[in-house]
Amino acid sequence: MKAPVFIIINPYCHQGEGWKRWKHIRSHVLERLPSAKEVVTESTTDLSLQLAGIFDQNEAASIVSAGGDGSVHLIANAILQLEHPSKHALGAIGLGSSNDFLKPFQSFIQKVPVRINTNSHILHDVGEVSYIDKNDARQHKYFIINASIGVTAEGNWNFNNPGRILKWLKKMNTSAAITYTALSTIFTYRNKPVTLRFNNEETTMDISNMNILKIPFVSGSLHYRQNILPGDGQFGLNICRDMKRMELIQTLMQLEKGEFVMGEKRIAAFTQNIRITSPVPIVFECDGETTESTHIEVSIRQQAINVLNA
Ligand SMILES: Nc1ncnc2c1ncn2[C@@H]1O[C@H](COP(=O)(O)OP(=O)(O)OP(=O)(O)O)[C@@H](O)[C@H]1O
Repeated sequence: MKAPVFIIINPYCHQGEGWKRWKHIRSHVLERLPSAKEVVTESTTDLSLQLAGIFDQNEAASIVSAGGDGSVHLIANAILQLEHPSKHALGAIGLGSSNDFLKPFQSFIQKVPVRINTNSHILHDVGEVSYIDKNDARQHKYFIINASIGVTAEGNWNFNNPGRILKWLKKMNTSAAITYTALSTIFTYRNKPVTLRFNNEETTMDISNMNILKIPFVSGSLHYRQNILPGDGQFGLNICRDMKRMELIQTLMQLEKGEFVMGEKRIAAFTQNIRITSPVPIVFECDGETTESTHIEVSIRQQAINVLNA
């Protein structure tokens, strides 16, 4: 018997536009997945409860996230914490603002990118992160898209923890809010002195930005042309160090076109593990979700999760 399909809808993604988007494509999605059950979640706590119920009652299931990258991240983490994650499969309907998980987009329903082919899946790597939180407790989580420290991580942190102006802008106009966040982050950003260990070398450097990639698309508009495959057992690592503000702006503008030319201040590599230590807490971002830590270890878990094809 085919595994049951559950569509988990985050109505609040894309600054509250998620529900409207879902209603617009709902009948077309259900034409492709006629037996799917819809589950609308009200909060992240509700999401955990609903997923726990699904896993309790179904030995195997296809769980389709209808939301943005944050929704994919939470569902992937719930699957990966199970004893037998490979019995389940993760799909996605890109209702969010950036939908980097689905890039490069392959299939659409009414212009919304999707991966909902329940007859075909691939095994996808994830990053396993172990870090010390602000209460000195060790925490674990996974990312499936990418992780970062530096200016892109702080941009995400600022976006997720808005002040008065940004809160208002987020309600009025998402793209203006993103541009405001990017500019205010770049103009206040200071390079972070951190010690990195990867590929058997340890170096202390002032980090302007560092992206650890499983999918080479970052924060919606930036991308790398690094050849990273979903199940190849490695991360793409891209570091910008010691950059002055203008150099950083230039680099980010080039990344909008997918250009990242290596040089003294730009390092690109492949790795399976990376350790980051910092004398003060730094913002660390996983799939767009941010946290602060002084000690972060990241390692690859090759082909750890089934992902539906487009
Ligand atoms: N299934 C869910 N139900 C309710 N709330 C959720 C759910 N999944 C995530 N959330 C909360 O909603 C926030 C936004 O969700 P999400 O990241 O999916 O959308 P987005 O920010 O519009 O998209 P993107 O990350 O692609 O830009 C998350 O940070 C999380 O706190």
